Amino acid sequence: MATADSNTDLRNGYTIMSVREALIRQEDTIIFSLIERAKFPINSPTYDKSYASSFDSLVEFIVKNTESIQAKAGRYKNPEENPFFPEYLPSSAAPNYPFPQILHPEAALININKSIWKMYLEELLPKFVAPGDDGNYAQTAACDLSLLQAISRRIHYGKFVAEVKFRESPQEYEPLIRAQDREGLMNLLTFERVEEMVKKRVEKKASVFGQEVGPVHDENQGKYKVDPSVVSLLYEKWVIPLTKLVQVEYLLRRLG
Ligand SMILES: C=C(O[C@@H]1C=C(C(=O)O)C=C[C@H]1O)C(=O)O
Repeated sequence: MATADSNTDLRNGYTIMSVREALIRQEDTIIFSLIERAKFPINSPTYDKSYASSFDSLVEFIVKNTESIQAKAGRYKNPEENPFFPEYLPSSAAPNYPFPQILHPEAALININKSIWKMYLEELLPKFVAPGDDGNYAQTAACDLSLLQAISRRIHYGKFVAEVKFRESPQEYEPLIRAQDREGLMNLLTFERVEEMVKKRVEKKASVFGQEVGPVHDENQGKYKVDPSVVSLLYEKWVIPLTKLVQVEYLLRRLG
């Protein structure tokens, strides 16, 4: 039988099933964004602070300014969105939309985009883009931003996952939160079987979405726009662990 709390979750559109479905749909966005970024080579001047004197680096310039425009248009009114440079944002000039507010206010503010930014530039990019320079730095930075936003949304979705898990079994979570027991919380919110399915599915999606398609025969069979094993590695090494880190950080603040 549904409890009052799970009815509330249903009304607001967040249940463990619905958050897992949202994570599955977000895989598509991440994989398409990886494919789009892989269209360009590394294009290192995009990230070089000495490339142009008028801004820090081209990628920072594009990200800060695009976020600023999107903030004004209301993007960050949605609690699922988290900016990379919150310190530079103007307030929204758009009318309010009644987004469901299910997150605990103390915990809703978690933002680990600085770590995501560093991981993306230092570890992930070199693993899936070709070496080289074709001069398309602004287009490259725009692709970086779309991909960074998709990865960030997925990782910060951990707040919603944590909230629905907490509401489903507060009696299990509360003692661990009171004891501020990170390890205990991490064990309780981990479902290894789900993680294995996620890793297998993203590898398969990357091989379906990113395969080269010939007009008649599949002469290019086995050639992919982004190596499917890199997508699985991205999830295993960063996306899943960082989503779980957000969940733990959220829960630690859940009773505050
Ligand atoms: C997101 C969840 O929490 C954890 C993190 C997962 C992930 O990031 O894909 C998967 C399973 C859990 O270990 C979940 O339970 O669905």
